[in-house]
Amino acid sequence: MIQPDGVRVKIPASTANLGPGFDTLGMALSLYAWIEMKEAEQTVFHLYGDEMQGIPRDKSNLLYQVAQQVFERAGVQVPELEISMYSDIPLTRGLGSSATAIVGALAAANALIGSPLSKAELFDMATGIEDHPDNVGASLYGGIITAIWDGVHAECIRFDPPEDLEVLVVVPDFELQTSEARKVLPDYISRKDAVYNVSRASFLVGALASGRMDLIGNAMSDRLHQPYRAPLIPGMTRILEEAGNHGALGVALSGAGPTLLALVDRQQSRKNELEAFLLNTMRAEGINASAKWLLPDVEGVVEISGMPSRSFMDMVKGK
Ligand SMILES: Nc1ncnc2c1ncn2[C@@H]1O[C@H](COP(=O)(O)OP(=O)(O)O)[C@@H](O)[C@H]1O
Ligand SMILES: N[C@@H](CCOP(=O)(O)O)C(=O)O
Repeated sequence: MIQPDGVRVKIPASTANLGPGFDTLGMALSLYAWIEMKEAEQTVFHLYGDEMQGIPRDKSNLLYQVAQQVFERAGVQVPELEISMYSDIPLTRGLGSSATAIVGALAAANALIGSPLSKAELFDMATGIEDHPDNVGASLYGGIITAIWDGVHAECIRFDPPEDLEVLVVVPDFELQTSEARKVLPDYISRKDAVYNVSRASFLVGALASGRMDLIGNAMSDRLHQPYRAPLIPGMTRILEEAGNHGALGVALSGAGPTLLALVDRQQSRKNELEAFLLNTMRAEGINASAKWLLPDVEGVVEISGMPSRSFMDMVKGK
């Protein structure tokens, strides 16, 4: 029942909220991590790449802990594991690295023992661990997801992003833990602000699902989390206010930040201008940042089969 050669999965990064859809909307992105998981005599980790620095290499590691939850739920014992991971996803920057690790560990552990758990069960487990469904739903299902979570079960509707949608992310060179960026949020907001957000989030889903990219701009504003998080990210307020004048369809904080995200029509020609505006605005505030042009990922987590003879890193380099 346990796959003798182990299993390999590829998991996309994600951006959560898309402005008004706090803890609800997510989109998978073409930036990836890879995990290999095998049964072993003794637990060992091989963590590759700059983004894996500082990640624990013992049984306290999130990947190991999450895998054990799968085995427990399935009633199977696999106490010792050999786990390899490589990631291009920056840690603690608002691109869902923790969700990627959780979804990757759930999918790999489930595949290792013959896939007894359904995707819906993995989604419930992932949301329980992460505590909000937006990033994990996007990394699990790909595309754009709109999700609900009642504390036990998560449900989502997934749809394909508009065909010409392209995504610019500007990643500042400082970290912001999601837990810290949640502490600054108020427990209560006014009815006026609640209506503001419900209307924008609903409108944004409608615009994205029906391919109306011209309507995205007005729909991406938010009063639930971004105004409270803006003081943590120098340059953010100006970028949110002015990116539309430089070719962005819409702009938002990516997840809990500090990364900023602009949605762009792939057919338009002001990409250099937009990238320069975002980078220069941050630089003027003393923040170095790097820009990445990404596409939505539409597959979500996938198992890579049929290559046990290739080394893990050869597989990653072959992408
Ligand atoms: N591959 C991994 N293995 C173990 N822990 C990880 C891994 N990737 C991320 N994490 C954990 O998730 C944290 C980052 O999560 P978070 O603050 O939510 O930021 P984000 O998910 O936006 O990158 C890291 O500090 C680390 O504790
Ligand atoms: N809805 C969450 C999303 C956190 O995303 P991350 O990528 O920053 O972990 C929030 O806004 O707190």
